Amino acid sequence: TGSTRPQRLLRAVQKKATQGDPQSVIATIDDFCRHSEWAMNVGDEKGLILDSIVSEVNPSTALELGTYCGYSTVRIARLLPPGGRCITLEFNPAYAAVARQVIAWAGIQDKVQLVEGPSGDLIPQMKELFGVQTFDFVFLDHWKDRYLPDAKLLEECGLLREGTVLLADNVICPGTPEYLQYVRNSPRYESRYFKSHLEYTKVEDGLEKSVFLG
Ligand SMILES: CCCNc1ncnc2c1ncn2[C@@H]1O[C@H](/C=C/CNC(=O)c2cc(-c3ccc(F)cc3)cc(O)c2O)[C@H](C)[C@H]1O
Ligand SMILES: [Mg+2]
Repeated sequence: TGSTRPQRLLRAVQKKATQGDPQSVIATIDDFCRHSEWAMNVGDEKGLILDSIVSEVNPSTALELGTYCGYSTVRIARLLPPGGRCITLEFNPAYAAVARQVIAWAGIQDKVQLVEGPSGDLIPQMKELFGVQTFDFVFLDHWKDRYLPDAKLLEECGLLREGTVLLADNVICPGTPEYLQYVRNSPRYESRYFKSHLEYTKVEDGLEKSVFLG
């Protein structure tokens, strides 16, 4: 029973990154993925776009769908204002366990609530479980065929407000055609594509920023 890639990524963080320094955790993961083992983190190029949009929104309450190893959780949480928090959902316990340790190593665990379970079950419980009124920012990076149903579920649960920003990874590669068609054609969203590349490669990918209009 060998180690998994997420476990090897965590070992690299604990070996090479400075504890309590989110930037060094991010840099260590990017170096690991570029030079040792590719992993499906949003990465450094798309990560800069993520950073700029998170900084612009300056969210008090952010939601992330699909924690995986916690790379984008660290990117988002390190930019939150005082009192801001990021709720991140991960249904695979092994990935959640790795992500908790990555987030702790970065020293930003007080800004993060990692919840284990499927988004479809957890989103309807956000208000009662976490006292969430509405989200200011949502990062979609889980199974690509779940972006659309979960965006609709967030609407139905009253968790979006006028101005909430949805940011979706991988709208080109692997692609999320139904989600894209919806946010680009719905009168309830103002949508814009940020062209970039698939993490650590030259393959085209991009992020779609969609503002909920209420
Ligand atoms: C019903 C469950 C839904 N609810 C859920 N609720 C909670 N957690 C959920 C849910 N659905 C999934 N998750 C978790 O989120 C993570 C899943 C992440 C998925 N990401 C990709 O598939 C991807 C692929 C490539 C890629 C590109 C090119 C290639 F050649 C290969 C790969 C690149 C990328 O940037 C990518 O993000 C994690 C693994 C998984 O346990
Ligand atoms: Mg992704």
